[in-house]
Amino acid sequence: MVAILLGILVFVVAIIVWLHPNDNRNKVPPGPKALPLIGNLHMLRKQPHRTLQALAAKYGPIMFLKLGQVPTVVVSSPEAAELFLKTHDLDFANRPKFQVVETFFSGSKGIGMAQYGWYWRHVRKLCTLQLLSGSKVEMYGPLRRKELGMLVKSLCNASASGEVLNLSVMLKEFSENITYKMVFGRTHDNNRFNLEALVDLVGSAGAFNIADYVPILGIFDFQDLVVSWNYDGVRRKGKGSDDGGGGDVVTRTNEEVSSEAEGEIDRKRVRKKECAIKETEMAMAAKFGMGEEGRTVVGWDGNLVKFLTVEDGIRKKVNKLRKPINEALEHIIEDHQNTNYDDDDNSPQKKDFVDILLSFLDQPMDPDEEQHKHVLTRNDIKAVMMDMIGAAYETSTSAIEWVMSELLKHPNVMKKLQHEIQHAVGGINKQVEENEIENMPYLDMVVKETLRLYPVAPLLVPHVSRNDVVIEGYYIKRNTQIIINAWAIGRDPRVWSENAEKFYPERFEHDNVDILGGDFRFIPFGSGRRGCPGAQLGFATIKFVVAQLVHCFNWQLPFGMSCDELDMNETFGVTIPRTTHLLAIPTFRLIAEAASDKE
Ligand code: HEM
Repeated sequence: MVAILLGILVFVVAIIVWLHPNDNRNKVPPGPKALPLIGNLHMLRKQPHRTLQALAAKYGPIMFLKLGQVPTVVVSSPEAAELFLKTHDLDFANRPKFQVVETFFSGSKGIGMAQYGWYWRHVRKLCTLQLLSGSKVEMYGPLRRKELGMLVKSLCNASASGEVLNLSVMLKEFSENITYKMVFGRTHDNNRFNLEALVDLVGSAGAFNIADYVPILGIFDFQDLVVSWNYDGVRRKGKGSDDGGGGDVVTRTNEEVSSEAEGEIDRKRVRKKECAIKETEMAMAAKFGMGEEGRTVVGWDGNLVKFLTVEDGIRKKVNKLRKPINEALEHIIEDHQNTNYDDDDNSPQKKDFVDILLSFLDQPMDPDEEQHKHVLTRNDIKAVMMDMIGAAYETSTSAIEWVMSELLKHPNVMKKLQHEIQHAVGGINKQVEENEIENMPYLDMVVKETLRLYPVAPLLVPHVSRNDVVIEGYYIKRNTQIIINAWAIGRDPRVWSENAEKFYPERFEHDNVDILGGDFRFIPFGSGRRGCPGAQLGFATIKFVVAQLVHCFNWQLPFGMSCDELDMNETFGVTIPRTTHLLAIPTFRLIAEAASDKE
């Protein structure tokens, strides 16, 4: 009898719990209150990685936000990152379906933004084994050596006349050349191919697009809102832009740079004026709806939307770019199919990424797989080419720029590094060889310390949950976007002690932390299934370039600027480059003949 009564009691309690769930199904992670329609978007401001760090201090390392209509969980501690990227890796292995990617690729092909599944697994495997494996990284060694030799040569020429160099621009060009050559076997300035459009698209694909977060606004096809996130009066743009970030000025004398600085002030004034006009337009648009014809303006929060012009909305822009990009990629593929590389002695390495991918064209992606008989198509190859350019293009430049900035700010670290390299290379009568890098532990620490403070992708690339998951008692619904704040994790004083904000490479002296995703205190390349497959290549390139620049030259800041005066502000985007370009004066320090070593 007692047993029956107990049974009934348990049954009744179970029914009550089921009807009134005070359980995990309702317990979302803590977070700030969301506004209708825009949710918490207005809180992100210009530096979302910093804002999210501050919010996490209040709400905890697993925090819930609503970005527009998109439920989002922000992860800000190593322990939490491990839960999402290791323990429940498979549950969070999807990517968001961004409008640009969907529009351009008509359904996410390639790797970076592809949905988790059979297709992604096989394309990723193909790239990891055939393009980015250790042996392939080695195979592209001569290319890195040659391009770096050319950079050293041009720096050397400039240093002879004591010029102030725009190191940011030079590094960008170097990185562009090396990436294009590795992927396509040619440089971007080969005008048979319209690659500028490709770079433009890659920029749009990475930009914040309001339509992804508030779909109803998508019908207006606004230009990317990252314009406002990035807007700070000295916004950087790509090559040849007129906003002070142009790629046309490579080397300048002190005088030229001073007059340019004046020009910059003028440009800032003009920009301020333009912004004021646009803010008026916004206010009018907020009141009356649409602005003048062909130009839409919108505004609901002064912080989030500084200005928004729509000469070409993202969708329109992508549609316009689709044809020239497709033509450029087709040209490249045809050119590869028609080239007999045995006759081409100028080729630094016989095979670039396109050659390798073409050798798998029309073959089953997995011959052992009975169920899926997908063969590698031309479209697949084009998507991978774009992925590789997009992923490799800005990442290394930004990292090298930050290492050089920190070294200029800390001359004692620069000296110590020069000393180590000189010892490993055996003097100052020759340039660094890539195989000597393994004997440079301090270089390793310097690069790690820089990536800790400036992870190139501060919020990684968003993940999306594939299932309903309960983590730490919080219920996370399927299709929730997951943002990992790698920037906040790298600066967490609980992990890195009170001097977490300080550049101090020696912290790694007795702590050989795995930078490639095995240690969640430090994840500049992400971790797990969606972690960066180019990490080894990226890390090797950064170290080689930094070693060469530091070994071949002494560096100083221009105009008698002190180390403390060097601007170290970052601009938020998919990557976090310096807000202002890095200017410096190099002095060649090797015995003269070594300059021509790598011609
Ligand atoms: C300093 C250099 C680099 C850094 C810091 C970096 C960082 C990252 C990060 C943070 C992610 C996202 C990880 C995640 O979502 O959890 C990523 C993904 C990716 N990276 Fe890199 N990366 C670098 C260089 C490269 C290079 C050189 C390549 C290839 C040539 C590359 C190819 C990729 C690809 C294809 C993905 C997407 C992976 C996927 O979604 O499955 N990366 N990278």
